[in-house]
Amino acid sequence: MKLGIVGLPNVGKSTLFNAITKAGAESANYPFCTIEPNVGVVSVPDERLNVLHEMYNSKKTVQTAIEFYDIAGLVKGASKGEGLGNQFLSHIREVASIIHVVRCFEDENVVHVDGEIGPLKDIETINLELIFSDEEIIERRITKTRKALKGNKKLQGELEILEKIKTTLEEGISVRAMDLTEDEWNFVKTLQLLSAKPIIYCANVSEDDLVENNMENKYVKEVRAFAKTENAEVVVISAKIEQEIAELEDEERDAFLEELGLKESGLDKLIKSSYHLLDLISFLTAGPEEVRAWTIKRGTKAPQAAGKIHSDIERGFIRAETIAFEDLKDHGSMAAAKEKGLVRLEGKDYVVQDGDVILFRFNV
Ligand SMILES: Nc1ncnc2c1ncn2[C@@H]1O[C@H](COP(=O)(O)OP(=O)(O)OP(=O)(O)O)[C@@H](O)[C@H]1O
Ligand SMILES: [Mg+2]
Repeated sequence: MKLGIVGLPNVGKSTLFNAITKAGAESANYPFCTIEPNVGVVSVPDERLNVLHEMYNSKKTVQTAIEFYDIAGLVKGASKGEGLGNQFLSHIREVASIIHVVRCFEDENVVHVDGEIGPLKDIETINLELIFSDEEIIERRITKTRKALKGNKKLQGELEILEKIKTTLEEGISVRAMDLTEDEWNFVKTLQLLSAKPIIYCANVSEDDLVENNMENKYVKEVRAFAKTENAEVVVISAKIEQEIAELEDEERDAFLEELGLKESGLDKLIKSSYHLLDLISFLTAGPEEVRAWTIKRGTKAPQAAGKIHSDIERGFIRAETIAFEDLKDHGSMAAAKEKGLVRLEGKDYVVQDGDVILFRFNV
C-alpha cells in the first residue's frame, strides 16, 4: 500500500517527502534532482492511541504505517519518453494512490520549469501525461476485446465501458472523475490506469502565506476549483517549513506550531488524508502490554481483521468483543462501558468499523 508523490520538477516533492519521512532525501533547487524514487515508511498519527495508552497505562504504543514514494519530476511529453519518460510513469503504476504536489509559492530563486507559476497548467501537464499513457492501454484493450467479442457476447458490457473511458480520456479528463457504478469501478480497477488512481492535491505555499494568509492565496484557490471537478481533496502545506518542523524535537515542535498559530502540522493532516485515500481504516487493540492500531481495508470482516494480528486468531475465530472508541472514551474504562451494555459480541460476518476497539476470542 504505497502512495506516490508526484508533480513537476522542482515543486517541492522531495522537501515534502523529507518532512513526512524525516528521511533526508536529496532536495535541491534544480529540476530532476530526484531520479530513482526514494521510499519512506511513515507512522500514521492517531490521537485515539494516546487516550487508550492513558486508560490502560500500557507499556507500549504501536501506530500503523504507510509507505511513501518520492518520484522523479514529471514533464510534458513523459508519456512519449521525454524527461525521464516512461521510467517514472512505471513508478506511478506501482503506487495505489497519488499525492500531487502543486507549486503555489512565489520565489524568484526557485526555478519553475515552465518559467512561470500556474497551478492549473501544472496540474494539467501532469494529468495529461497520465491520460496519454492510459489512452494507449485502453486502445489496445478495445482492440483485444473486439476480437474476443466474436466468441463471447458477455464482453459487450466491458466494451461499452472501455469506449466510455476512451471518450473521457480524449476530452482530457481523468478516469477518477468519471461517474461510474460500483460494478464498473471494479472492472476499471483491473485495468491499472494511472488517471484512475485516487489523488490528493497538495498545494505547496510559502512561509508567508502559511503565517499571514491562513494558507490561502490565489494559487490555492485555483487548485481547489480544479480538485472539485474530480471530487478530490486538497491539503495545503508549506513543505519548506514542514521540513524545518520535522527536524525539531517534540516539545520544540509544539511550541513552534503554536507560534505559527497551527493546531497540527500540515503533514499530520496529509498523512491522515493519505491513509483514507488508500481506503484504509484502523481497528484498535488495548491492554497493559500495548495499545495498537491495525490497518485493514474498509469492508474487512472480523475474522480477516483478526488475521492481521495472527493467522491462528483468524482460524480459531469465535467472536469479537467490540466497542466503538468514542463509547469507550466517554465511559472511561472497559468495565464501565460493559456495565452500560456498550460492548457488543460480534460474529464472523461483522464488518469492522474505523476506531473499533476489539478483543478477539478464539480457539485453536
Ligand atoms: N514552500 C516552499 N517555499 C519556498 N521554497 C520551497 C518550498 N517548497 C520547496 N521549496 C524549495 O524548492 C526547491 C525544490 O525542492 P525539491 O528538491 O523538494 O523539489 P522536487 O519537486 O523534489 O524536484 P525534482 O523533481 O527535481 O526532484 C528547493 O530549493 C526547496 O527548498
Ligand atoms: Mg525531488
